Amino acid sequence: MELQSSYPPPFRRPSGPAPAVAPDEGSRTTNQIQEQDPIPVVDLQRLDVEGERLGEACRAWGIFRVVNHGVPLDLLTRLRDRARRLFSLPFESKQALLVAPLSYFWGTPVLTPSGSALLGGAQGVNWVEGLNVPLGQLPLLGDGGGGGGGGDDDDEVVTAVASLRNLLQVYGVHLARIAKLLFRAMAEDLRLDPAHSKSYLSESTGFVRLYRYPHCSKAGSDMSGMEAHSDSSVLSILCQDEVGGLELYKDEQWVQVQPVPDALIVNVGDMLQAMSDDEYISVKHRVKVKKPQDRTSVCYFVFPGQDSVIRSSKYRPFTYGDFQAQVQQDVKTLGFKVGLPRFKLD
Ligand SMILES: O=C(O)CCC(=O)C(=O)O
Ligand SMILES: [Fe+2]
Repeated sequence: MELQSSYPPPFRRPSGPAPAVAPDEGSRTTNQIQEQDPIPVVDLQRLDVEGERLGEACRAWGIFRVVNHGVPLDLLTRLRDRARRLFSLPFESKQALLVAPLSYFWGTPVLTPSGSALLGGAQGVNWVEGLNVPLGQLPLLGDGGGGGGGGDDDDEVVTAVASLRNLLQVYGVHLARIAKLLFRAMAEDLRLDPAHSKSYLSESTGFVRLYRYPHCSKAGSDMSGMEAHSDSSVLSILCQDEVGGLELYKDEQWVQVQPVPDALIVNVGDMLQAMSDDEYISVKHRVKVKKPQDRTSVCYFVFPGQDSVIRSSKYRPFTYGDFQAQVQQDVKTLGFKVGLPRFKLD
């Protein structure tokens, strides 16, 4: 398969020889990475005694690594491999076949509720393509995949979707379990009223985004794979490959999040920041494309229940639906998300 034909047209390399790829790029060892990286680590099997550590990580960083999470390493590896395989299929087949309940997008991660890409105008094209998968709708993806079949490439898309669906079914159950465990410990740390907080995390809202960040062949390039943003979720949980590129903003500088093979990255989203009365930080982060390889990541997002009203002393009461509608309107009219400040009390 000629990889170039799998990229959205603006991401394709002008014809000519492929640039040389340094063989050891992105292959530092886990130990070296862990020594260099200041991101807090939370052990999921010790949450009962690490609750305080978890709270500290959410207050000071808004992001942490989770280890001993119980997701087999092999599942993480296979999931990224399948995502890679799907993205390497021809662009036109992906566009034609990755249809509802899936949505295929590129150039922006912002989608309308119906799944079409929402390009705001003020921001340029993000060097990314993705697939949005609502986990609750996985059973609708029969063995026929996300669309009808035609030629060989189409059959390959259908097969790739079916095998992804099977992995995502298992992965989704693991991630819902992890989100629930973490949220329970966070709600305790924040002393949230259980009568309110029980609807603050609804597993049925979970969805997964698969991303490919195509490498950029221009030497010394520094493309924006994803603009700086905070997530609108309660929690987001990321599984990334070994290429790297995720950065978070802390103390007025960008900090690189090094890839660690068997750890997941969790970040606090806007909903949790509001629930916590701004004690926890919905961390600003972005993705940079600097390496000569494509990067693949799989991100899980989970939200409050549809009718759950978030109550806090800093914001007027709102539902996630209110928040999402405001974000969509701001992206359309201003070109960017304003987010929580829209709901802040004076
Ligand atoms: O791909 C990544 O590392 C991050 C993705 C992300 O920040 C998002 O989808 O909100
Ligand atoms: Fe994000």
